[in-house]
Amino acid sequence: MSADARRIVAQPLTAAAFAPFGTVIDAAAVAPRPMNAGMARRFHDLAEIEVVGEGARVVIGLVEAQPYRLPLRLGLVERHPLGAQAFLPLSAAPFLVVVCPDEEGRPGRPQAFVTAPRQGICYARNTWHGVLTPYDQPQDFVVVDRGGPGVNLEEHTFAEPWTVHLPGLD
Ligand SMILES: NC(=O)N[C@@H](O)C(=O)O
Ligand code: NI
Repeated sequence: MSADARRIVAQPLTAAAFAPFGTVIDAAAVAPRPMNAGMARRFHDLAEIEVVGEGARVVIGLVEAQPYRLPLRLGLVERHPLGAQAFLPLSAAPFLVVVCPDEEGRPGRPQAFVTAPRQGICYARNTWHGVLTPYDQPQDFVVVDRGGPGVNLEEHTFAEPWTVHLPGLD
């Protein structure tokens, strides 16, 4: 396959386009609910974290991620068979999200998205995805995923890498 055929151009992240792979976490998608006597408002139930297996727990962590150079060389994707995984950015910078359909246990052609400011994502359980990919600047995230016993990571290394580009940039 030619280099051009292995070129993926990221598209703006939308709930509909991401639906086969998980959920877009976006406060703009719901009407906020007042709470604490009106002193706060809650954007409720933005995503669910499915976890499976004996002793499975939902855990919250913090990530300090370094930026990747673009175009991204995508040589590996991974998935988590025992649980969903959500990343919520703690800054307004967009980040790159790469997912692949599953084709008989192997990842198919990657699809790439660029988040809108403060949008997060929740990969559905067992969804092929690239690792967390900020660009331009370091970015901190909240991560919510599965804790507990069992192997919750499957990796796939592509025989040939893909290159992931931002729209309009080479
Ligand atoms: N390993 C880890 O916590 N992060 C990856 O799963 C990822 O999707 O970035
Ligand atoms: Ni992951």
